Formats: sequence, C-alpha cells, structure tokens
Amino acid sequence: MTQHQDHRSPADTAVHVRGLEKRYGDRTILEGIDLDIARGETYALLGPNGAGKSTTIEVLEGIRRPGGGEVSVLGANPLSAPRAWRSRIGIVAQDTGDLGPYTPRELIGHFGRLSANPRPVDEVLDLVGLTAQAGRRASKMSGGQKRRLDVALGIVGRPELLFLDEPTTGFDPEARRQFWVMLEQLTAEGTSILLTTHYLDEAAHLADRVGVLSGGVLVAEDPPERLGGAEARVPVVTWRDAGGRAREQRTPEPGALVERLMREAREAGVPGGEPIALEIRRPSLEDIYLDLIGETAGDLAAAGASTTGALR
Ligand SMILES: Nc1ncnc2c1ncn2[C@@H]1O[C@H](COP(=O)(O)OP(=O)(O)OP(=O)(O)O)[C@@H](O)[C@H]1O
Repeated sequence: MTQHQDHRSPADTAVHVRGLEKRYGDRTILEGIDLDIARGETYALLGPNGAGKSTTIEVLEGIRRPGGGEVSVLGANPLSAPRAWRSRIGIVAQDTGDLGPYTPRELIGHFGRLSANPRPVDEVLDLVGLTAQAGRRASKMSGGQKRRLDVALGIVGRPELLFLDEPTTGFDPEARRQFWVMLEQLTAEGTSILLTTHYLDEAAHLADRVGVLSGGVLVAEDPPERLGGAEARVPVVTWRDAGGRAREQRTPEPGALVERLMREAREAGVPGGEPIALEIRRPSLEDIYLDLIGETAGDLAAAGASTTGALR
C-alpha cells in the first residue's frame, strides 16, 4: 500500500482490500492482504505458481468467498454488488471453458449485448487481432487465437476495471506486443487493470505498480523500476582472478572496482592487462523478483511452516 492512497475512501479506488484471508481446508493461501488499486492504474500481481494470485482475483470478481477481511471493488462488496456492477468489470480468467460451435464474431456480439454500452464487434476484432478469424469456429482456432478471443470477450463491454489472469499465455511474441499496445489504449481511455503474469518484462512494460505475492502475503509492492529498493539494484561485477577462481562483488561504484582489477591484472602480468571474464551486470527485474520470493521461501522453511504448493 502506498502512503498517498491512505486517505482515499474505498469509493475513490478501483480496488480496496484490507486483511484479505483465504484458506482451503487446513491450508492458508492468503494471510492478510492489503491492496489498493487507484482508478486508471495498471497493477501487476506477481508470484510463483500456487501463490494465490487467481484466488485473489476471483475474490475481487465475487466468484470466491473470502475467509476474512474487507473487500471493495468499484465501491461495492463483490459478493452483494447489484447486477449493474458486473457489467462495469471485465474478466479474462485463466481458463475459459469450451466456447461451443460459435465464431468470434458471434461470441463477441453475444457478450456485447449483455452490456449497456458495448464496443462495435469489428472494433473489438481489430483490437485483439482476430479480424481474419472472425467467421471461423472458435473451437478450431489455435491456442493463442483462443486466448485473444478470451481477451475480446473481456473488453467488449468497455469495463471500468479489467481483470486479466495470465492473459498472454500462449501468445507469440508479436501477439504479445500487439496486446500490450491494446492495453495501453484501454489505459488511455481510463480503464483500471489488474493483471497477473509470469512474464516479468510484461509487468515492467505495462504496470504502474507490481505486487509480489509469496507465502500468503504481499512481500513487496512498488513501481517495477523501484521493486526491491535501491539496494537490490546495486550492480554485480564478476570476473576470474589470476588463479582462475570465479569472483563476484556487488558495488555501487563498479568503475572503481574495474579500475582496480585492471591494475591488478597488469601487475600480475595477465596478457593484455584485461581482467579475465569481466562482466558488470545490473540485476534485472527477474533477478530481484527471484530474490524476493526466495527470501519468503527461506523464511517460511526456517519457521518450520508447511511449504506444500503455496510457494513455488
Ligand atoms: N477450490 C480449491 N480448493 C482447494 N485448493 C485450491 C482451490 N483453488 C485453488 N487451490 C489451491 O490454492 C493455491 C493457490 O491457487 P491459485 O490458483 O490462486 O494460485 P496462483 O498464484 O494463481 O497460481 P498459478 O501461477 O499457478 O496460476 C494452490 O495451491 C491451489 O492448488
């Protein structure tokens, strides 16, 4: 939770969650999640398989009952929200069932008629890149094309808040880029978006903020370029010393270290005076993310907690 949002009332935010808990049987999945998503914000929920991302989204969609806590989505409790509330949210679930013998054009038209102010079918087909497949049976389309259709059905009603659970799984790289452009267009129209993804570059590209869910709690929450704090971004210098041993040092001043290594290499008579296998690397978002979830796994293991399923 960022401090500037503390004063906001649930009605001002797209999503407002306090102390969300969820258990399945004797397994605790969510242990007290606080989450605020501002109107117009794109928020990416990250976390290992089984961390509880889909569970969280399903609670927000009103299709799963929370075990405890306070949940407000577009100012309403999802479990008791009126019918009209449902048409203000868009859902792209992780698994969409069988879409029957229908074509994308028929399905998009049908879903559009359920909403008060649908986008024209041709506009939706164009937005998701399915114009050429508009008249084909959905069941005969490729996995990536079916996924695009799921997205089409999620956006046809011009939702104020769009939930996207791993939306680009199965997309080829070009389709992913097109999808990103489409989301940027929705964002420009003011749509709030909550997405889950295992693609860190996708989160970095799209999200205003990312939250990392691990071990039942949000272990970090920040804009992608600040995730993990400044310390996590300190560059790592790796090289081999004169004896051939792999060496590694984290330093905020890699230039000074490289200068020292070069001097030492020259003094040691290394041919060319170049440190062996020298590399300077800034930790990527993926490195930082893996550190964050690794720490949680370590903490829980140390505490003797059950790690089945809930961690990786
Ligand atoms: N209906 C259910 N009954 C019992 N356990 C469930 C149920 N639904 C989910 N779970 C368990 O809850 C945990 C969290 O599942 P969830 O689908 O929310 O994780 P996720 O973070 O979305 O994972 P993934 O990245 O694999 O999609 C998993 O261990 C899952 O097996």
